[in-house]
Amino acid sequence: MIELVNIKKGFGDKVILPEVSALMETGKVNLIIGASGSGKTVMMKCMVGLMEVDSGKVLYEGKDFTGMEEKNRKEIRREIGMLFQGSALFDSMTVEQNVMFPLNMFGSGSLRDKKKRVMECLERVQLKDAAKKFPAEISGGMKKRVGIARAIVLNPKYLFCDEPNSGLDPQTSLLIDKLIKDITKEFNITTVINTHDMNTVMESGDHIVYMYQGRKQWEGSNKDIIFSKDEKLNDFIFASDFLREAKEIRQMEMFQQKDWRDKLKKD
Ligand SMILES: Nc1ncnc2c1ncn2[C@@H]1O[C@H](COP(=O)(O)OP(=O)(O)OP(=O)(O)O)[C@@H](O)[C@H]1O
Repeated sequence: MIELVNIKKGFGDKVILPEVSALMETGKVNLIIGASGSGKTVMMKCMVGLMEVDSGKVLYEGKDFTGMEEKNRKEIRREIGMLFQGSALFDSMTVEQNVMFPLNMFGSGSLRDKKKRVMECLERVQLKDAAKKFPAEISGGMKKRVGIARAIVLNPKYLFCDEPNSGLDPQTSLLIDKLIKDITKEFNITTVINTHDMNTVMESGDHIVYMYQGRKQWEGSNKDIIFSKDEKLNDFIFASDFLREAKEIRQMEMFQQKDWRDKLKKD
């Protein structure tokens, strides 16, 4: 679990995050969504320590990451896997060498053990056959899968994904979402995704934080979104007539389910 407690961040006179508190839950796909410039990336960078907060705390399992000495931070960083926008693979390395990279940086064990672990991860993302290929020889979706294999090779407790679907077609995007969701559940990872992709929101959003102008405007699950009355959130998610109609249909379907009917009556 990662907890953000009243974090503030600005650059010069410009305040980007006036004060944000949020919880990223264990074993769940936690999404940070919001319009361009709403502060999603800054928030994520503050969480992993790529940016320092001006005030407030980021707690990993209750431990204050923001106030920690560098050597203790390193221990937490070792438990973090990152999937970067555009995959960020090393072009001069094969798929296998790319996935091996974090193991060589941080891992111990023999070369044989490391290779075995790399192959396990490539198998998990169904890319064992591409181990000897170079990034230039594989598709964008495959590159993302290599990025995922590299992000999980050290068995992370936390997985951060920055726009994992950027540049992918809708079908490949869904496959990547499913893979991230499955891995999150399988290894009980606290996954945090920064996304604009509405498919990801509706399919994978166990827990969603909607940012509006640097503030947390709304928080809930993909199911809660269907019945949310928050105007800003609705304008953002259901931006077209088509999506508004799809929402109404889903509302009616969910209303047929007794547990949702009871919950709505309570609200
Ligand atoms: N290093 C920086 N120095 C100054 N301003 C910055 C810096 N990084 C981000 N900002 C500003 O912070 C604001 C929020 O940026 P951020 O990248 O977090 O938005 P975002 O919600 O991730 O947008 P997008 O969806 O387009 O990636 C923007 O106004 C941006 O210009």
